[in-house]
Amino acid sequence: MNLDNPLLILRNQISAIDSKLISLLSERRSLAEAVAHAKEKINHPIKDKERERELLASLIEQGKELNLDGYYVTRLFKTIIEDSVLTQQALLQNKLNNIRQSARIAFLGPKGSYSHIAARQYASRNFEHLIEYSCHNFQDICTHVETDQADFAILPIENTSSGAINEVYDLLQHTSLSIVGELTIPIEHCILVSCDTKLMNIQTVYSHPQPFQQCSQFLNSFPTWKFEYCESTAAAMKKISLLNSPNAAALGSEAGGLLYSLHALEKEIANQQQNITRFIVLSQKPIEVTHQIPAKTTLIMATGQQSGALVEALLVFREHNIVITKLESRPINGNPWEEMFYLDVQINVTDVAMKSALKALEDITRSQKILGCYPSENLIPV
Ligand SMILES: O=C(O)C(=O)C[C@]1(C(=O)O)C=C[C@@H](O)C=C1
Repeated sequence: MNLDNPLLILRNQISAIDSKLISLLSERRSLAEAVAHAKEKINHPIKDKERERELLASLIEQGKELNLDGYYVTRLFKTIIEDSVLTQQALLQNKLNNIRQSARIAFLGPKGSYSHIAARQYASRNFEHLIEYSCHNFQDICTHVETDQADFAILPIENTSSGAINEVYDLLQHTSLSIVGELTIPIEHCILVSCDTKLMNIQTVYSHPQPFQQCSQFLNSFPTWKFEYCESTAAAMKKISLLNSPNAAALGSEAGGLLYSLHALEKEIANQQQNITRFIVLSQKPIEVTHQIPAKTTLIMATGQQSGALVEALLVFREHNIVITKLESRPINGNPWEEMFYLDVQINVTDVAMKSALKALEDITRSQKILGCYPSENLIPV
């Protein structure tokens, strides 16, 4: 070590602290796993808001004495506790459903796509080994699982900036697969290029239609740019890498771009700062969700066309005290002007209230289908 270089000495000290933090976080995670086993035995819910509140209040106090502001402490520990809850949930769920050690996951686009990042994140929490199947389109992803070439399908379903992904909602009407999980991924779009260039030199930008929508405000300030649609952001990155031109750019994630030796010319260009995509995970068989963790059920229903039909159906959920977290509608193929409604409700499908609500709905809807019941990853922060 060069002891004359003060920057190097300080950096080495920081690295030593960071290593300690990493091993402490790993130790904390092991304890959380032990807590999950203990809670399983006494049938205690995984999430304990009271304990989280006490823990955060005490940590904020401790932080204050050490000159760490409350916002910083809260942000850090929310992430740590969220990881703890998700680790515990995955542990109980995998035990209940005999989930395999290794899984074949089908996702959209070549390596580096946001779907690829989502597949890796889901696998890291649930399996030891991941076998990746990159697919060309959403239908191809479902077919892989329907025909047993893959165990799980990862599909983006909605984005905080551009809304619902209609093609995926339409696929859900016809697939035999069940939703078994969900996860959210922050989307951080960049202008990616392969060589030394400037924004003013760009002529054509390649990407999937979704990122174009999500970055429309930034893109509108370059009226001369041409836009070319690709199957995925990763397909766009691959293209830019092959073209190796100062006049072409891709719209996608910095992490994905690195896999294609691209660098970010401009970062954080999405219309909304909080640009998050929610993905759903599907498999051939539905799963059972333990009552110790928060569950979500997704269902579709077609109501009659008489006035008030939808309101009547929604009232059933209110009467049963069931929270609806999402309501979407899509046209029914072959029945012009008729709509299929998609609902996410915050309840386990095996809950008595849900069973009773479904029974009541049978009498007032034309059709209904449960798409799946799964652990909810959208944890309500304390
Ligand atoms: O103390 C517990 O009950 C835990 O499960 C641990 C823990 C944590 O990580 O601190 C995680 C989840 C609970 O909501 C509260 C706290």
